[in-house]
Order: sequence, then C-alpha cells, then structure tokens
Amino acid sequence: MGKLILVRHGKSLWNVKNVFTGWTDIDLAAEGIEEAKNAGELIKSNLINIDICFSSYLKRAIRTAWILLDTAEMMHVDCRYSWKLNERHYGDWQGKNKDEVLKAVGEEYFLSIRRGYDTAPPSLSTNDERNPKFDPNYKALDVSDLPLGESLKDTSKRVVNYFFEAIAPELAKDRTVLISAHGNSLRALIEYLEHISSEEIAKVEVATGVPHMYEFDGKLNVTSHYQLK
Ligand SMILES: O=C(O)[C@H](O)COP(=O)(O)O
Repeated sequence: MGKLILVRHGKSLWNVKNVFTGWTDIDLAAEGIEEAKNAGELIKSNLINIDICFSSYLKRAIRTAWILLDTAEMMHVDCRYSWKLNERHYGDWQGKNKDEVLKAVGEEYFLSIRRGYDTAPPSLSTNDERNPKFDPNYKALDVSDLPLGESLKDTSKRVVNYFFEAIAPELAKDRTVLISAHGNSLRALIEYLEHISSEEIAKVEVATGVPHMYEFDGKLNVTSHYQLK
C-alpha cells in the first residue's frame, strides 16, 4: 500500500483577516506562500517521492500543491482536481468575520456549527450570488450536487466518497499520494482514517502547511501517522 500525505493549504488572505471562507476562491497570503514552500522543503529533506497529487478546485489549495511540488523539485507530478475536496461550504457565513458572527449568534450555536458534526450553517438562498451554480468553475456539475451550506457530516460524505473513488486505487498501486485541501475537508478525512468519533473530531485542528503522513496495511487500515516538521 502506498503512503498518503495530507496538507492544508497555506494561510489565505481571508485566514489572515479571520473571515469565513468555505467555497469562496481566495488566494494565498504571503505567509501562506512561505508555508507551502516550507512544506515542499520538508518533502524534499525527508526524501519523499510524490507520485500523484490531488487538490480541491480552490486556488489556495491548488497553489499550495504547485508551490510544494516546485520546491520539492517534482513539478512533473500529475495533479487531479475535484470539487469534492473543497472546503466545507460555510453557507451564509461565507465572507463574514468570525468574531462578529460569534458575537451575533453566541458561543454555543457558533461552536455547534464550526466544530460540531451535524449542524449546518444557515444556507444561502438559491438566488444568492455566492451560490456555486453562478460560478463558471462548477458549470459541468449537476446543480443538485452543489451545496448551499454544509455540516461536517455533509462534507465527510463527499470527501470520503472521493477518497474511495479516486485516491484509494492509487494507494493500492503503492503510490505516494499528496492531497492538498482544507481545514474541514481534511478533518472529515482524518475522522474517517483515524476512526475518530463525531464528538472527538471537534477537538481536531489541522494547521496550515504542515504535511501529515499516513501509512497503511494491505486493507487500508492506518498503521502509523505523523507530521513532518
Ligand atoms: O473556510 C474557512 O473559513 C476556513 O478554511 C476554515 O474555517 P474554520 O476553522 O473556522 O472552520
């Protein structure tokens, strides 16, 4: 079985401003570019050879993958992109400052959405300009597949589904796979891979730009996981 490397994109311009981002296509901040370079240096210094790369459709994850591969001198590596690795859709909270939302809705409700498992944020209305159906990047998709606001459970369904559809077959070919994605889409995958309960996943935070390595047995059970530092 191959190895899996998960990396959350480097800090974006909205991470720096503490704004809910979700599916909003915000680029890396200068600090995020440095984090992606650092992740690439770690891959190189640990003599890891990446065979294939997967990223979400969002430029902060795509650029992180490109910078990482460039720094690791592996720009030839094939990259595949899927909306199913996108960040959790943050519904009507997208574009809003996190501290202001917290103040407006109270801590309990805020945390039930931000770190709870099955509570979704307030949905976008179908005619909201932030609805992904208005974004040409998603024009090939069925509108009924496009979220207007997701819980972690909703996010987990599409991410884990994609893992089995596209990524597990590469691991089965003994390939070393890089996934560049997002705080919550990676929490959803980590919850699945490490058998973390839906209560315990609330405490799991994924730092930006830190490569997480996973090794497996022949049945795709995780045998070890560690962070490159
Ligand atoms: O979409 C976002 O705002 C971030 O990528 C993740 O946000 P969170 O840590 O507030 O869930």
